[in-house]
Amino acid sequence: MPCQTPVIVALDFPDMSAAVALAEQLDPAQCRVKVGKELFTSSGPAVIERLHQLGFEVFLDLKFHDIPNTTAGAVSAAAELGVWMVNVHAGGGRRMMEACREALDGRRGHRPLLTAVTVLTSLEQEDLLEVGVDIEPMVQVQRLARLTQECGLDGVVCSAREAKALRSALGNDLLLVTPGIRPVDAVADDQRRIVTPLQAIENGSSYLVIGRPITKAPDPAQALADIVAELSVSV
Ligand SMILES: O=C(O)c1cc(=O)[nH]c(=O)n1[C@@H]1O[C@H](COP(=O)(O)O)[C@@H](O)[C@H]1O
Repeated sequence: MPCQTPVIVALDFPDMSAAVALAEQLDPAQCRVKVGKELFTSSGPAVIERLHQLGFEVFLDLKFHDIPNTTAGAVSAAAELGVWMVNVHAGGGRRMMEACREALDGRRGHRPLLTAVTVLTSLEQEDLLEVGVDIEPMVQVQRLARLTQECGLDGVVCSAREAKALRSALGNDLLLVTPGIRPVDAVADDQRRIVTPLQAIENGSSYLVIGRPITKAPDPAQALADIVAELSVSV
């Protein structure tokens, strides 16, 4: 059964056996899964194949950021793996994002969704200032989201704090993929621009990326079920 909820569980584990052990506790009808830099670096395409065998759609979160030719090649290689979504950094600029979109458009067969990270949810205004961006995260997110939309990508990765403003500025077609999700009683960890699951959906998020609040919970399946119940999504 295809996934019926907006939840994407981040499998941030050091190796394939730990990631698969967690995934086996989850139901592919209740969530998609995300493979990021740590897990993909240790396990490679084999982990994607195994998660597909378990019935999950996979978001390959490698946040590519390089010259256009290199990044377009990386996105094409991700498409070969049959992943559901792949992402780049919007900071790579217009020509990089267009090259990635054109590479996917030019493919026959499977085409993953292509999204671009705007401002990482671990960053706040002071962090941006230190790297030479002298504006509020909200403004920078809107600027990069508009550029992403002009380049014809499917969506952006941002905080759900920015979702409402993006929906009114850019409409309903752009997917808003929002990490930095924390249930009311959860710790923020290294995240800064956090939002609860329900508030994220109310703000207009399309997908909620949730890692530690589920993966480090004593009972991950129950933690996922609680979040799905909070969203009143019927599976
Ligand atoms: O692209 C991402 O998925 C991402 C972008 C972003 O701005 N912030 C962010 O936290 N993420 C990812 O989302 C996940 C969040 O995990 P938790 O903080 O454990 O819920 C991690 O795997 C991050 O790599």
